[in-house]
Formats: sequence, C-alpha cells, structure tokens
Amino acid sequence: MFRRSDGMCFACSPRNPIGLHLEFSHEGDICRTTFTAGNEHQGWDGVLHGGLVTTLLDEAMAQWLWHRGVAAMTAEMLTRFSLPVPVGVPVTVEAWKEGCRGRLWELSARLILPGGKVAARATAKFLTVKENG
Ligand SMILES: CCCCCCCC(=O)SCCNC(=O)CCNC(=O)[C@H](O)C(C)(C)COP(=O)(O)OP(=O)(O)OC[C@H]1O[C@@H](n2cnc3c(N)ncnc32)[C@H](O)[C@@H]1OP(=O)(O)O
Repeated sequence: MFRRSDGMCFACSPRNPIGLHLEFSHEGDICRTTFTAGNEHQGWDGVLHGGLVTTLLDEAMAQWLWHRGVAAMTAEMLTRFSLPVPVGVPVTVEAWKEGCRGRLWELSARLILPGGKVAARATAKFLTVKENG
C-alpha cells in the first residue's frame, strides 16, 4: 500500500521549494509538459543532468496514467539519451500509452528540443498499486 505525495512531489508540486514545478496538459492520447532547465539542473557544463532528463520522461508517463485515474509506480524504465539537453531553453516532453495487460502498463515518452529534434526517448513499465490515503 502506498500513499500519494503530500503535495510535495519533486516533479510537479508547486509547493516543493526545490522541485521542477511541472505543469501538464492532455491532448488526445498525449500528455505534455514544457521545462526550461536552470544552471542548478546541470551536470556537464550547460547540459541538463541525465537523471533529470529521466525524471521529466518518467513524470510525463506517470501523469498520463494519473490523469486517467490510474495510481501506478514505475517498475522499469529504459532511457536513450541521443542529444545533450541545453540549460536555458524550453523543451517539450510528451508521453503516451503503448499497451496494458492487467496491472502492467507500458508507456513511451520523448523529450523534444526547440526546432523539433528528439534529444531523449524512454520506454517504461508501470504497475498499478493500491493506495491507502
Ligand atoms: C503522479 C504520481 C507521482 C508519480 C511519480 C513518478 C513515478 C515514479 O517515479 S514511482 C517511484 C519509482 N518506482 C518505485 O519506487 C517502485 C518500486 N517498486 C515497487 O514498489 C514494486 O516492485 C512494485 C509496486 C512496482 C510492484 O510490486 P508488487 O505490487 O508487489 O508487484 P509484483 O508482485 O512484484 O509484480 C506483479 C506482477 O508484475 C510483474 N512485474 C513486476 N515488475 C515487472 C516488470 N518490470 N516488467 C514486467 N513485469 C513485471 C511481476 O512479474 C508480477 O507478475 P505475475 O502477477 O504474473 O506474477
């Protein structure tokens, strides 16, 4: 049994002082957000840290499910980092469903740079969990 975050989700809560403050929109089968990394988010100089790239992709997929009333946790995730993501530019993250079998959901996501190149792609498996509060 799991409890949802108390308004302090690192990725999406507006209240988390060190969070990413992501806001999501849903259009058809696509869940979408935009994010502009700051210097505090970099690893290599001027480049968004890869763990945070993964966070953006993971959260977009989780929000796809959340928006549809599915409480699920990431059970497995594979990320391909194709291009560095520069800090200081707005990037778009999109997620969508690939399939579902019982409690197991398969989703994909991608991070798109201004200009349209895809810098990172992820596939993930989520498992529906029971909530207690
Ligand atoms: C919007 C809300 C906030 C979103 C936050 C962003 C999303 C996240 O980052 S969540 C945090 C990161 N993830 C975690 O911490 C999860 C840690 N893992 C766990 O707690 C557990 O392993 C959990 C909940 C995923 C699954 O545990 P549990 O519910 O006991 O299921 P379990 O019995 O292991 O597996 C159930 C079935 O799924 C299968 N399964 C489990 N993992 C996988 C997998 N990766 N691939 C394929 N099948 C799997 C099992 O084989 C099993 O199959 P069967 O029923 O046929 O035997």
